[in-house]
Amino acid sequence: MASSTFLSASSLFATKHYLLLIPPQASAKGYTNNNLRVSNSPSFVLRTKNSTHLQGFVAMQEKDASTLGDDLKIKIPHVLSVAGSDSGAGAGIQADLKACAARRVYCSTVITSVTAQNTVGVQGVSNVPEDFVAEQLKSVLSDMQVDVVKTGMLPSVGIINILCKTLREFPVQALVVDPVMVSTSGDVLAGPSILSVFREVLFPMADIITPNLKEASALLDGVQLETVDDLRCAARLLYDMGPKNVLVKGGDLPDSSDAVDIFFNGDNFYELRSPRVKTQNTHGTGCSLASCIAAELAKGYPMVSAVKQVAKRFVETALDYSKDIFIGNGPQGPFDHLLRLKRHSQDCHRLQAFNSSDLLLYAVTDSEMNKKWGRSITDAVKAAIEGGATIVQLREKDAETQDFLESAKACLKICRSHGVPLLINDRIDIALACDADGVHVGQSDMPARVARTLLGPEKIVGVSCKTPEQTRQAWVDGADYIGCGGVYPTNTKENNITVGLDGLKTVCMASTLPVVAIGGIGVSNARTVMEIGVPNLKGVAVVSALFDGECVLTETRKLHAMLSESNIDGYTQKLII
Ligand SMILES: Nc1ncnc2c1ncn2[C@@H]1O[C@H](COP(=O)(O)OP(=O)(O)O)[C@@H](O)[C@H]1O
Ligand SMILES: Cc1ncc(COP(=O)(O)O)c(N)n1
Ligand SMILES: [Mg+2]
Repeated sequence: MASSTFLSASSLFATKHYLLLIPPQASAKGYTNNNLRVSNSPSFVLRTKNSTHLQGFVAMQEKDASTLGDDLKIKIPHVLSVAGSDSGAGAGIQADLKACAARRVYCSTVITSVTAQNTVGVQGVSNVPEDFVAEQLKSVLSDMQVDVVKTGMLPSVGIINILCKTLREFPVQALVVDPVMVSTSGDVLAGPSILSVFREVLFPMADIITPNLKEASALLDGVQLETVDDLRCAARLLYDMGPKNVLVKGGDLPDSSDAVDIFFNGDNFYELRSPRVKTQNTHGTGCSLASCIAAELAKGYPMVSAVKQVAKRFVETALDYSKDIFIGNGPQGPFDHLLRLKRHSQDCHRLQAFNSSDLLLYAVTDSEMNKKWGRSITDAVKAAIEGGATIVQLREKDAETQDFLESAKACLKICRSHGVPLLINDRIDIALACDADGVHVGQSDMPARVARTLLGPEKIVGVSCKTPEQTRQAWVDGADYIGCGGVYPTNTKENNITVGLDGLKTVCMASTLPVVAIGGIGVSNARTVMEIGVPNLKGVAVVSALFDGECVLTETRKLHAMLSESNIDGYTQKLII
């Protein structure tokens, strides 16, 4: 087999340097070639030692593994979906394949049942014989390095028992169980006979179960679930059945303008709330959400981050993106996982992965301050997050590239484990190389438009703006948010023009994007800033108030308490303890 490769966006970027193809494990092993360094991100990022900006990136599609030494073979994150086929391809195996593809994870399939299904409902169901499900399971699991198994429609007790037995024989890193019972159209996909084997055999093996309202109710002997408090009680009761985590999905919660899910990990409840998208195209949301969780777990991300940071947002974004597409004449249309059907050109629509409530307490690190107080950047980030920072930006103006990359990777691990996004100031190359959540650029840095092109649609791009014109340009360029300041004078930026509260208000009013205020803000004035009365001012970005002191944790907690008291509305994902 010949190895085949392709250059991604080569026409745009491959102008100055030759591009080198090296698998990610090479960089994990510190591989270097001449003066090129390679990242371990899914794209293959190359930058030259002497330049400050990315020159190009490449992606390797296939590689003839037999030509590589064992240490250089590429291990692709792999989800096995054990589920039913939906002929309409909105839900089931077909949804799982598309969701995993969208999350760039390999997905193999074991089909448990074949349904004749469309946007009207389920017209027929033919279960696959149990021993043939067993044969499929063995084929895949005995050969293919599966990381995570995700289950959907498991239509019989026999099939569930076979699955559990096979998983004991071929253990995997995680098991995601979507206990599918009834389709959105109300048709039964697995009858009540499976309830006890779900509860007693499968759930205790699961890392997470993701029942919807009806399924949670059936599993709890028909208890009525009508409010968010009911979801919370249900999550606890289901947790007691043995899974490590529970996500009760409230997509069908009556009278709710938000789509609210409750996540419980045994210690904390998380209320995951997003605006309810007005659309009929919701067929397959549950399957896709569970697949997306499985995909992120297969990549190695922690559960809370997979659920809150990625899966919930992915479904919300895909629903919003496909709210007007028209496939089929029935009431339950499928949505478009790959966000392509409505796309007219590469740039006209993009994935909105950004949640503006993350701007509430925006911690910006400063290498000088960390040096002054004798703490590492990772200690600073950890303390800020524990104190309540909702987003972190690494602003390391003087750091050596290699040191910065190593710190960024370490900080990213901390941020991911807490579900807090990590942005990099200015250095697009570092953001790409460590797969950070995005970048923040100033007016004289890499233009936001170029940053967006390099980072792709899923990453966050923020831009510093002082004027309405700059905010309009940021929006045109595809930014997600605006940082406006300095609101007050500050030591961290010399010769920076202060815009004051009036300037901040003017920028907010001109901006269609959410805004975070920056510059000289701390406990003494944060409330005054937040109370200027503009709805798109979503938070404050702080350097000195958090990091220019003995205890980052205490300072962050103080500011967090103050901001939580101010009445900030909008999209919130609250941690309820
Ligand atoms: N109209 C909607 N707008 C936004 N999110 C939604 C909408 N409908 C469902 N969701 C979300 O999609 C996911 C699947 O939820 P749900 O529909 O309850 O499960 P299922 O598809 O298994 O019935 C949940 O995260 C839920 O909050
Ligand atoms: C084969 C199969 N598996 C799962 C579902 C549930 O999906 P939804 O709740 O969106 O109808 C389905 N309808 N069909
Ligand atoms: Mg649904």
